[in-house]
Amino acid sequence: METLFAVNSGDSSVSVGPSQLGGLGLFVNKDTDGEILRIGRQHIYNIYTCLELCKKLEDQTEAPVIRSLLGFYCNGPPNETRILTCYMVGFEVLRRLGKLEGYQELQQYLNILLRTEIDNLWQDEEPLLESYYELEPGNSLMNATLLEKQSGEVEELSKYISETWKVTVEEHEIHQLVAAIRSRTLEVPRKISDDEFSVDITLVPLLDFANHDNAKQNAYFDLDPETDEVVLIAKGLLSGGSEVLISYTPVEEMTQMFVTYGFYPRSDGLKVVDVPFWGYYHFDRSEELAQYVFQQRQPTNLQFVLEYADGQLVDLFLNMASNYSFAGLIAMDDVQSVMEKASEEQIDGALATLLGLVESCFRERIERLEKFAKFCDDYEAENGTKNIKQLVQFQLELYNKYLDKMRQTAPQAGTGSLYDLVMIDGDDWVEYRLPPVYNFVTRELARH
Ligand SMILES: C[S@@+](CC[C@H](N)C(=O)[O-])C[C@H]1O[C@@H](n2cnc3c(N)ncnc32)[C@H](O)[C@@H]1O
Repeated sequence: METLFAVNSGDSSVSVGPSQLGGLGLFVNKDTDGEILRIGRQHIYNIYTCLELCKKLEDQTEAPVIRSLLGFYCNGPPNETRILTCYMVGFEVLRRLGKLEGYQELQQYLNILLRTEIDNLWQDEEPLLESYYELEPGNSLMNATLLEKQSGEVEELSKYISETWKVTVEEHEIHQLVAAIRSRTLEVPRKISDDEFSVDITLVPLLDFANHDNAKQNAYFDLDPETDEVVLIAKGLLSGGSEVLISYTPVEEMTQMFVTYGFYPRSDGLKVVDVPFWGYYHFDRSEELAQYVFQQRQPTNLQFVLEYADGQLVDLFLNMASNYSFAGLIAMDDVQSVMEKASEEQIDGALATLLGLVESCFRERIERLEKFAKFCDDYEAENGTKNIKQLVQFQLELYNKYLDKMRQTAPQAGTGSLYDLVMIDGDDWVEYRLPPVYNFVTRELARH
């Protein structure tokens, strides 16, 4: 642990300890105002510092570890997180080959990565994820995890390592590294010129013990362009013993948060979730309408804004700003002319129809998900904790909340009640909007 704290070149004192949010967190030991931590470039890991470290290591192995692994694992489109993962797996191989003597700090950091617990889907077995996929095929974020698992690349990587260097890095250890790196990386600014910055996907030891809470955020990180150090700064006075809380992302997309970090944030405030709809809910004319949505390049997902208070989902809205996927319910002409010609009554009518369709869709999904939740319980009883249950519980909560709100507001065309549930534009809620996620990745998934 001492090596871990030595990365801080500032004079403040911090500690790492159990957090009420679960797992470990970062705490200030004394009242702190302003700077909390200052971490130099030589202690952080991004693709540039890893390359420098790699050169220093002077690996004389017949098949140089990092270079060979980069060729094997990173031969697709460039992806910073993947390259970083490859470096870390490579450093672990070098450690197991006894070539990391004298690199205590890196060794300790690898231990942290290998021990971090992340309750996301990387830890769940494929058959369980596949069963979920059968129920809810359109969740592209969840499907991306399944696709990665199904690709067998981690198995191949583990095999390649043992055949090439005769050391073992087991599949579950590589999964662990992948998940830990994704959950711990930060986007750290890098100065390119006097007024230009880029961001690097970076692991910042010690600072990466800071947990996320958008409502109680009391600190933020930045780059000191003069010294190239990453600094963690308190937003106000933090009293001794308090936990440092940062924001991993200003707008929390719930599925993304779960897939990347293994938890659903429940702090007070607004959050967002994308729900697959067009092409994933089958009703009369659904194929024709889904085709229309696809041709008109409209989102196949519906985006909801969620309001949380005291850890509970208390309200929700369907955010239809710039989403004209419902235009096909008015006419099958191109979206722009439909929207130009449509009367207010027609638009309201189509939105009311959409709300009704979503209601039936959610009813159907609740029934299926409740059965799946029971299946997960039985599976869990035999095989240990399964994180996908978090996803199922969240979806049940979301769908049930929607049905409650439909009951309460009874939205009808021609009355204001419609807009108690649907947002179109010009409202604060609408700011909580992310680019819609398109789900076509699903089409490539193998079904078993
Ligand atoms: C950058 S690490 C923070 C340190 C981590 N808690 C640990 O024990 O090493 C990110 C991980 O912390 C956890 N975490 C962060 N904020 C959280 C929150 N608000 N609620 C629950 N877990 C949180 C999640 O497991 C996430 O993947």
